[in-house]
Amino acid sequence: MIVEVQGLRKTFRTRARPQQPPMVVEAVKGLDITVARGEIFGVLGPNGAGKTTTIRMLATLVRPDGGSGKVAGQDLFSAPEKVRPHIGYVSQAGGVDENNGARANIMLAARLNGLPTAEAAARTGEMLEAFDLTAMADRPVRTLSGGQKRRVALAIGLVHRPSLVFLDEPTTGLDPQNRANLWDQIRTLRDAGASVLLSTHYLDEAETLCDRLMIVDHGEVVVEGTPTALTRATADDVVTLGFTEELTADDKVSRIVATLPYVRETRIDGSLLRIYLDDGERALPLLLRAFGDHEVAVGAISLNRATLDDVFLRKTGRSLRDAG
Ligand SMILES: Nc1ncnc2c1ncn2[C@@H]1O[C@H](COP(=O)(O)OP(=O)(O)OP(=O)(O)O)[C@@H](O)[C@H]1O
Repeated sequence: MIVEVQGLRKTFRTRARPQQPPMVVEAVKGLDITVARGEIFGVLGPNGAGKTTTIRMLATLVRPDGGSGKVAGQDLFSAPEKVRPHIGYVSQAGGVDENNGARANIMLAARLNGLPTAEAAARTGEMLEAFDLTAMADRPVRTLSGGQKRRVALAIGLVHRPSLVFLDEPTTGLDPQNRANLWDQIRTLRDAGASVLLSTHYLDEAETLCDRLMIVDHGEVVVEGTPTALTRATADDVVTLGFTEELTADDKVSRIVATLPYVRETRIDGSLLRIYLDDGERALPLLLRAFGDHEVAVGAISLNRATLDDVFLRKTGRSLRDAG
């Protein structure tokens, strides 16, 4: 395991200001987190869930209030300075000097990480090449596009060949093309032997990019596993039926659904009923027949594969799309 940490905790206390009492925010409430070597591990959660605080603690940038365990084979709590040479960290903001070029930025990061000048220059060249930045290596970073800036940030975080890279919401704000490019680069990194721990609030990013993930909410783990295992544990498919009236837990619709053996779980959302089941294509006609037999009219019908949003909804009662 490249990360093996238990009971990670952090509480922020803000000072009292005029008209404002001091506030205590329990940002991370005792997370256990393990990341295997060579995997892309995701921390998925809504805004304010504690993702950045968790990543910054694991990357030795914020001192935890409690916990135990190791990062990159070194004790995170008693010897964080020994963790540092093995890790790379790319923040949401990027940590890039916008008035300098990509080359100068990457070179500086290499030197700060202790690489001798000649090696730093060679690695900088390699990074510019790998991230397709050679043609714009000496232009001030502020003149680059959002996707290019993100690639510079990634190159800075990787120049010293860390065995573990932390990426805080690496694709936030990027267009679909640039996101896909960055995903490819993150996979390449993994395939070259590095481990990646990233935070995201994008469901599709967690689902397609991460080998394994944990969903966090209010500083706690909601659930953990591979994307497929997590959605399977909820259901393979979701049928959503629309009715003309608001539904309740003990009305005719709910009573009908309760008799159907292939329904795993249901959730009412106003006049919509979400039905979790396996093999939706086979179940859908049976479902409609059951309502027909009881003379209940069904309006809108949709059948979808279950997603991580369904997992989050089932565990928290909120949609990840709306939470935050
Ligand atoms: N320095 C700080 N002082 C006080 N409160 C803080 C501080 N940093 C974070 N918090 C609070 O801790 C909680 C978790 O914040 P954090 O940034 O870790 O969440 P996040 O999941 O990364 O959110 P986002 O997706 O918006 O970046 C939030 O309620 C936040 O307001």
